[in-house]
Amino acid sequence: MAISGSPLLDTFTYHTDFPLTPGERVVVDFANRSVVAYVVEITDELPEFATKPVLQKLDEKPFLTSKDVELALRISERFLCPVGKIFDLFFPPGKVMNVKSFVVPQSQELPIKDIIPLTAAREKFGAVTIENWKKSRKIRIVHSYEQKKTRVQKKKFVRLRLSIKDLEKIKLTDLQRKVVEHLFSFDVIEVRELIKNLDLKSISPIQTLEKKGILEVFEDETYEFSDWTIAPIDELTSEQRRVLNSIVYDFKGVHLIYGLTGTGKTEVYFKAMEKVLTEGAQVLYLVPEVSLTPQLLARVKGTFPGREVRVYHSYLSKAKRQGIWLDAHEGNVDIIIGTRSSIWIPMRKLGLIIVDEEHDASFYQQSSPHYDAVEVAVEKGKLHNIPIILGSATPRVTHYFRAIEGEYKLHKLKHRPVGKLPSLELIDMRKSKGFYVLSKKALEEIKELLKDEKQIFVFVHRKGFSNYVVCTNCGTVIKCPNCDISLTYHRHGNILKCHYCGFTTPPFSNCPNCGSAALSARGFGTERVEYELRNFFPSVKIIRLDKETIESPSDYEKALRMIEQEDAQVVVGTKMIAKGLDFPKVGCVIVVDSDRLINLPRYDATENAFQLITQASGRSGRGTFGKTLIQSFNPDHPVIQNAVENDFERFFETEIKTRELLKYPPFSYFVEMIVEHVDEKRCQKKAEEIAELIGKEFSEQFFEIHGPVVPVIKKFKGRFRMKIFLKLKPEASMKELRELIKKHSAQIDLVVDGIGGML
Ligand SMILES: Nc1ncnc2c1ncn2[C@@H]1O[C@H](COP(=O)(O)OP(=O)(O)OP(=O)(O)O)[C@@H](O)[C@H]1O
Ligand SMILES: [Zn+2]
Repeated sequence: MAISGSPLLDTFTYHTDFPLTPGERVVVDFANRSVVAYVVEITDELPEFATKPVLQKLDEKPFLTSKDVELALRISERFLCPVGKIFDLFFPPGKVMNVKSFVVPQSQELPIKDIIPLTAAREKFGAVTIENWKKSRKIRIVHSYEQKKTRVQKKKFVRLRLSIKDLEKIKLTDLQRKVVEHLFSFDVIEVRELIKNLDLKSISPIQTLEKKGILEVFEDETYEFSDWTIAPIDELTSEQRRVLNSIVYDFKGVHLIYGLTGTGKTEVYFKAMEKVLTEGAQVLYLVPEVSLTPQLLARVKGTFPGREVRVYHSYLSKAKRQGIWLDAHEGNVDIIIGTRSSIWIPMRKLGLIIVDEEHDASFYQQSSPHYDAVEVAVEKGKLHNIPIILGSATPRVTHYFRAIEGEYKLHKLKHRPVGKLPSLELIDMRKSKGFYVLSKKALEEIKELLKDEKQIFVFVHRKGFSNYVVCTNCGTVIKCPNCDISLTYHRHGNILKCHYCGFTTPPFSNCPNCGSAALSARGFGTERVEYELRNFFPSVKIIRLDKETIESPSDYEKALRMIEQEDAQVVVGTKMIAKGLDFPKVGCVIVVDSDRLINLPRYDATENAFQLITQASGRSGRGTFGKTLIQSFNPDHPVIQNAVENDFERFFETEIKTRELLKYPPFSYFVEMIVEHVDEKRCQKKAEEIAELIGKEFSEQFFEIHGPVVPVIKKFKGRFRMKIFLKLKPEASMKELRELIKKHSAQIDLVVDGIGGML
């Protein structure tokens, strides 16, 4: 059995009187609690130790198959994850099932002989008696679950019923008029949102208007805002057709499409999907972030009218996710567009998995259980014998290496069907005196393009106004009390904020260390860039997209439609605007702070920097022609040079040599062990103990061990951190390592081949 939610690496043995199959969910007693567990393996052999019984089956028929079990085991071995936590991923969050509680008699003298429902027992003997029996251990309470389709929560929407002309004749109060006028600009809006937008004190003006028949309030569980559809293309270019043919000619295994930005990878996926869909199978289309779903959904709807398409991600309500999950499991959905977690949905008729922007670090889960969804997709493909298509303009170094080695099939797209690849220009910021946020050149470029009615994307790595506040007298940097991270100043709200834990505080007027008033805000983020742009271009429509301004997918969709309808001329944003988006009017992309990532102490820092610059720059020139300006304080750095030349292959050549020399993936398994404790000393001691154990017992199996070291972020959410780094030989046994650290598994976080994680 794998125990749900348990951080332990172990599985546990129980006995059963009723038949069970692998993958089934049951209830067992674990550490004196009734918990959910998953059947991993059935055996006739009796172990030498005493076992407890399985208490209950959970589901009438199992949701998981033996292939799912195998997948969970492989992934938990590959990434050193707790098995139970991996099994949990198969299911949507929240209770899919109804809980029922039962009384189990433990003693012969009781008037209860059989298991009976708790409610019935309470009625018959009284709640107090039951409680007493429980305390004296004469009975036990167990829980059973009943699968039930949860009622989907309905949202209330509102729309106008009368035309502007009709409304002119009707007398309205000021408040009512405000509501009506707001509704002119929306077809349909959620009631909740209308109230929020207008800052209404109650729902009553809406109700009055409804009574008068001026507007209509309706409920709908399936209403998606999105009536956004994007028309399909006429036909593939010859280059796209060539790639498509070579994929479907040998339609199995893993295919990697390395296609420069805007070369029409999406359209190739669509054609491959069509083939699978007409055969009656389902398609899973993974994207790294929710932000990419609205535009993609619009394209999928345009290309596959009549198909059942669903979007699955963590912003949906639990009830909604469960509904989609059950439908997908049953095979009632043709296409799922989803983020990382959707890789685990046990879709019954899965025929193809697409992983778009496969390089993206969001595919790696940064919290426990740590796993790489792309790797899960590849394993799933093997187990189900279905093809996997990975695509990116900047493939992961490891994946491109596998493709060159023949493990994956490599396909290349180099030409844009429409528009041109942007011309890239490097701006040496060391020479940009007096303009250290936006260079003079960038400002001039914006001015010119605005005249031509082009749009401009301004990419900034960080959000906020300034990055940190420092005392110029004693050098103290203002830090988060929980995280040992500098606080960022936000002009909006006039606060200092921790981007790791969300802690906020009003700005200090004096240095907490020396009391001096000489505090200075340094560095800059999106908010500052927006502020400067507004100063330079007061009458231009500027919008900002970052986690502060965009809180939900519908915010994001609204912003995207503003861009589409050219209600936004300049768009300032974080990585939200750097990837996947396709707008033909974008004439220039400015990468404001290209250096930010290069020098981070991570093995994949340069890879990350290259990807981000290339992806951001790729938003330009998708209609006719376009430019990209890359501002840099390190213009001679090879990564910046490669990015300016848009030369992934050259970048790969150098990067892979470095990796081989330093024994980083794909030439090793790179394991980070993170030990955390509220007490600094205990944290250090534990880390030393583990490092010593591995050094002694496992040394044959690794190239190098580093640490324990104090990481860049030495404290997070009030807990101290230490790290141990291990580079394992390709033939090293994860199983053995797992055995070795098993008894410490509740105290360490293990990250295998992690990308983009916390420093
Ligand atoms: N054969 C074609 N004929 C006409 N237009 C096409 C064709 N293929 C793609 N396009 C258009 O080219 C644009 C870019 O295509 P797409 O978004 O598929 O590129 P991509 O490779 O996925 O880009 P990125 O990696 O930057 O996300 C889209 O507007 C798409 O409609
Ligand atoms: Zn914090």
